Amino acid sequence: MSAPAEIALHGVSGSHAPGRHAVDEVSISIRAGERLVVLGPSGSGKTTLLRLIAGLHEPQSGTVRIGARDMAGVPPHERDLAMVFQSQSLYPHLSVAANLAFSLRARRVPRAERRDRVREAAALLGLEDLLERRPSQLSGGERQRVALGRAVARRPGILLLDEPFAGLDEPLRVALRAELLDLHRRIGSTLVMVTHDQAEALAIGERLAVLDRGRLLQVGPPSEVYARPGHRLVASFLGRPGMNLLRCAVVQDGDSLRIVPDGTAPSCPIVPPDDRLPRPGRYELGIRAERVRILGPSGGHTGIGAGLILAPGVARTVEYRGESNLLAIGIGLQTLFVRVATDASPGEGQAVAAAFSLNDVCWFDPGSGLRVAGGGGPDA
Ligand SMILES: Nc1ncnc2c1ncn2[C@@H]1O[C@H](COP(=O)(O)OP(=O)(O)OP(=O)(O)O)[C@@H](O)[C@H]1O
Repeated sequence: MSAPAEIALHGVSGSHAPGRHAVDEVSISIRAGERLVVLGPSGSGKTTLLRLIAGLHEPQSGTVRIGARDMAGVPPHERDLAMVFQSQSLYPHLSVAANLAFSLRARRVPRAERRDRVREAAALLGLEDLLERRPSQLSGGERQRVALGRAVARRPGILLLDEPFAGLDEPLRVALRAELLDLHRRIGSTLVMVTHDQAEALAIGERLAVLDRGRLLQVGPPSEVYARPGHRLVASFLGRPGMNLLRCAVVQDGDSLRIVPDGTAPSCPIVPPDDRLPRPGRYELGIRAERVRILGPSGGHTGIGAGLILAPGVARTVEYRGESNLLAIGIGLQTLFVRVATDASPGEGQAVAAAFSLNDVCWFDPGSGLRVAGGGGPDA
């Protein structure tokens, strides 16, 4: 196995058509042996980013470095990486063993070493009993394993995976996700993976990189990106449902501040300085659905502590989700999604009060979309 390599992108832009960057000034350092998952809406530039790293696409500007080497002008086959594409097809006329050996043969790896590497990749991916079969005699999951095995047989320092489990059903994806983690532990390559599947991203990524329209909005450990999104687009993209974003005002009231979601009564006064609060002004208040409590019919909630925001509203819809109910609470003209236990759920049309702690709130600037406070304080 080659040693895992560090990947460093500095101000990298890539275009498919003049006047529009599919990847726009992206800078990121991926540590040797790290698992980085790239997430973002469709068309945000995820595949283009992988292709720029692989050398299948030349950057318009910026530099791609692998290890100590600048990759400008270095063709893909000299980059010590292997890429597994979305729904990758195998060579249908070749056996699994020949598919695993194909790129080694093309690289003129000697026959004895080829045999060793195929055996090793087959063992890593549990393909030993399938080596003589043709792709048409494999299940979808087995085919994906062969595609991964083919990449692993190359013993690359870097593995680039673009939706490697696309098109497979949920139980199989979950099983392959665990296998991929195990495989990574054993081979140690730097792994960069693109996926649409958030559960997969949260489970596999040591860090997530979130793209939107070619721009890199945030990079960080999954728990941090989830709890402290740096941008409103990250907040609403990540999570099912995405983070609630309520338009609101923070207003001065004597010596204290009050939070007033549009269309509701002001919250309890909060005495500054409190670094959980931004300065008076207009904001989008971000709160996760599972961080909101329902207090029953609105009104009369005395004794609620400072730092708790209370928003009276009406349960518009109640969606049964198996492990919980998802309520859509109408707050003025806005909607707040709230996750509640099925046995503690109000019915549709019932007046309720939604309560949440200032500790769980992120504040976004409505103009720039950036998080300016909350979620543990402003970004450094
Ligand atoms: N070969 C191409 N020619 C022209 N435009 C392209 C080409 N490939 C991609 N694009 C455009 O570049 C942008 C980024 O595409 P890319 O495939 O990198 O996005 P993505 O995030 O991987 O999308 P998806 O999740 O849908 O696969 C999109 O606007 C896409 O339409």
